[in-house]
Amino acid sequence: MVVASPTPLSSEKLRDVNLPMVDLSAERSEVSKSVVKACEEFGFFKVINHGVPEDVILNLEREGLGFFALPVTEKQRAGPPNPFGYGCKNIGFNGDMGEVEYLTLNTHPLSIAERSKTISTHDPSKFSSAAMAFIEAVRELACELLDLIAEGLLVPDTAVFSRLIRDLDSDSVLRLNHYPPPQVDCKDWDTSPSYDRVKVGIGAHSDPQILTLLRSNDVGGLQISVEDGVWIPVPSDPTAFWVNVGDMLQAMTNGRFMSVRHRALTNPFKSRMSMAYFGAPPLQASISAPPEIVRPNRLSLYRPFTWAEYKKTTYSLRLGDSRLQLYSAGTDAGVAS
Ligand SMILES: C=C1C[C@]23C[C@@]1(O)CC[C@H]2[C@@]12CC[C@H](O)[C@@](C)(C(=O)O1)[C@H]2[C@@H]3C(=O)O
Ligand SMILES: O=C(O)CCC(=O)C(=O)O
Ligand SMILES: [Fe+2]
Repeated sequence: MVVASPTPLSSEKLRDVNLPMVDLSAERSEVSKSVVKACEEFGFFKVINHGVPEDVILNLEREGLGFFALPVTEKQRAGPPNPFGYGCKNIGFNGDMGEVEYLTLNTHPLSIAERSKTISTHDPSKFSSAAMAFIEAVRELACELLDLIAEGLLVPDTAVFSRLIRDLDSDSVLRLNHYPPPQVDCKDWDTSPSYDRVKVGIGAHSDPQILTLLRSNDVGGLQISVEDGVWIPVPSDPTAFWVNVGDMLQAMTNGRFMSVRHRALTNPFKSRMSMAYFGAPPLQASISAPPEIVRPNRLSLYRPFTWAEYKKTTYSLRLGDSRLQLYSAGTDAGVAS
């Protein structure tokens, strides 16, 4: 069903779709088939019975909410985002803006420990241990999903994808996003319809890494798009993780999976916080599809490249720009400088 958009983004349509759900407690070969199907059809799915302990999630949520509740001047000690650290409204380096404040962290334990000193001056170890426990548990989940994907794609080396994010030099990222409800002038409370108070938190984009695992509190706002101009709202479920195919997994499956475009809107009344783990390869890792995926009768869609090259291109572009097409076979683009 397509309905007129009740958001301020008026030329767009909203569509209610049952998004794929994967139950990790089901039989393994069934799970791997359903993960592959979801990645092919949507590049997006929900995981339940994921095995990440609830207390690990709630501890980081509490630390995150505590940080975002601090006075601005204290939060700014953890910024500006270079690209790691605290940021507010400015996203990236090329003029993108949104109604969001965030903490972006490299997941390496030393980096978390250093950054935590600027996030919590009175007890940095509390923040760093909550962040590390979350990172370790969610990385395990991401590895499990990547192994299931390799199995479902009949790739004999089933660790071919997960090895990249298990690597100690993996360039993975943890990000906490906080979307406060937009401030409405008291005099406008009675007259401004609530949909006027829905703002774009993070605009349309795909995630550049391999796989993103995202958990949010019980407030909706995430939307995905599999068709231009049509947005599918993602219902909130704080007990689940939502999983996105990133650009690197699109490249490593030779375009069989699509990295999904998505965005986050603010809620008119309630504050939303999401916690996302972006599983990425080491900087020097070479990105190409395993030969079993590039079947003999299909050509490679992308030329081989390193994650470092791709990341440099990503940061030279705007949030919503398509980047992977610059790496199509037969082009020597991605040469952003
Ligand atoms: C505008 C930008 C912000 C971003 C880097 C970029 O140049 C384009 C991709 C953006 C993104 C989207 C997913 C993640 O939130 C993120 C941390 C990432 O790796 O790529 C952000 C980048 C960012 O905010 O630093
Ligand atoms: O907060 C969300 O639901 C989406 C966040 C997101 O897309 C991102 O941080 O890349
Ligand atoms: Fe994203």
